[in-house]
Amino acid sequence: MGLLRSVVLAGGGTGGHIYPLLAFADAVRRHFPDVRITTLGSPKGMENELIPPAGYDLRVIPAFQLPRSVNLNLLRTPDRMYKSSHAAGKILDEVQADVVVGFGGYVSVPAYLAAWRRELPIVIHEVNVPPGVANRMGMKFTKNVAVGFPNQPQAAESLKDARVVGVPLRTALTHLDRAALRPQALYQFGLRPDLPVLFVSGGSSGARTINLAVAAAAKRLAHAGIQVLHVQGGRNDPFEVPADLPVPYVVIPYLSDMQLGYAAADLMLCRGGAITVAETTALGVPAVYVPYPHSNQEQKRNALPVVESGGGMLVDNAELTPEWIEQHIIPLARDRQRLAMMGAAASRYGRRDGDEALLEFVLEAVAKTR
Ligand SMILES: CC(=O)N[C@H]1[C@@H](OP(=O)(O)OP(=O)(O)OC[C@H]2O[C@@H](n3ccc(=O)[nH]c3=O)[C@H](O)[C@@H]2O)O[C@H](CO)[C@@H](O)[C@@H]1O
Repeated sequence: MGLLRSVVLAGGGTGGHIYPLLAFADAVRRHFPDVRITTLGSPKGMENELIPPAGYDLRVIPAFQLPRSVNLNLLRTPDRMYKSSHAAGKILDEVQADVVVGFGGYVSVPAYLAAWRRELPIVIHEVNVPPGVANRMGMKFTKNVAVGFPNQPQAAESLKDARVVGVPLRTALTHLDRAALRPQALYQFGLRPDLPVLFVSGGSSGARTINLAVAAAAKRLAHAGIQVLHVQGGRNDPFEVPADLPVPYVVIPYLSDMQLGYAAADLMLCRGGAITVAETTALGVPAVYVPYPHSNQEQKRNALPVVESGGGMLVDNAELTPEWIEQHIIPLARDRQRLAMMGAAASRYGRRDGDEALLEFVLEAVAKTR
């Protein structure tokens, strides 16, 4: 492809920024195997655990903290921001970048700034409402903004002209046939094929409230014949589960092969992180969403359209108790017909082609600047 020789992808912090970046990198590699792909990350983010094993070049640039609001004066202060954007710029020059694609997270800001100084095209991919601080800063430098969900352009003024492309998802997920993989997934986790499986995940960092509430409901779930596959989350404290349960309750610290979890699941209990919502809906997994309460209603906004279209349920963090689980999750997990209807509704909302649609948008942005 003549237009594109080298792309730089910036994004970091939690899985929510990194997995879409990786899925997009895979799409670039699939279509343009000769294009150089470089990723920019921060020293302590999960990118250090997730990007190198995926086989991509990760360059780490000095970290700095952004304020919670967008403040352009920050970009003029010649201290840590200057150091970070100088480091980003050196990498852009070294790899002769044609375009910078940013997925959010603090590390994106110096990349946007360095690209703007070099008059390189910048593309921003945003999945949240309101958009994250880093991407809002990036929007000062480019109009090439893509979003993950159809409700975003109406929900935020800064996204009103954005292109809806969906969320790039890992190919292990976009190619997933849940029913076909289910026997292998159940076998691998030591789960029984004759009982429903509740798949619990609090997002890439885990969710303490969810972990403790489900663990406290372990006996009630087991006695109702519901198996639990519980992913603790990368940066969360361990919790206790009774040892003598009559049906399996499997705890996993972190699941790299999420396709196995989704294949095993009859029902999911999760936070409302944007990528999680993109995945449950793309795969038609019925879910009970427990939005993270301290993120500006962002996660509630992610889950609400799915719930309104019949693809899931919503419960406040403070209401998720063992009693609530007994009253609402146990009957739902045993109701195959209702689960099937919810799963079908979820998949009508979801899409699997976000990686391809974002690539098309990036190619248009590059072509426009030539
Ligand atoms: C508390 C917080 O601020 N969370 C934000 C963060 O969530 P977080 O980083 O948790 O991101 P998401 O819930 O959107 O996505 C989690 C990703 O991690 C993967 N995964 C998770 C657990 C596991 O064991 N293995 C695994 O691979 C999931 O498959 C998914 O791809 O980024 C999202 C996207 O910007 C935001 O919408 C969330 O509000």
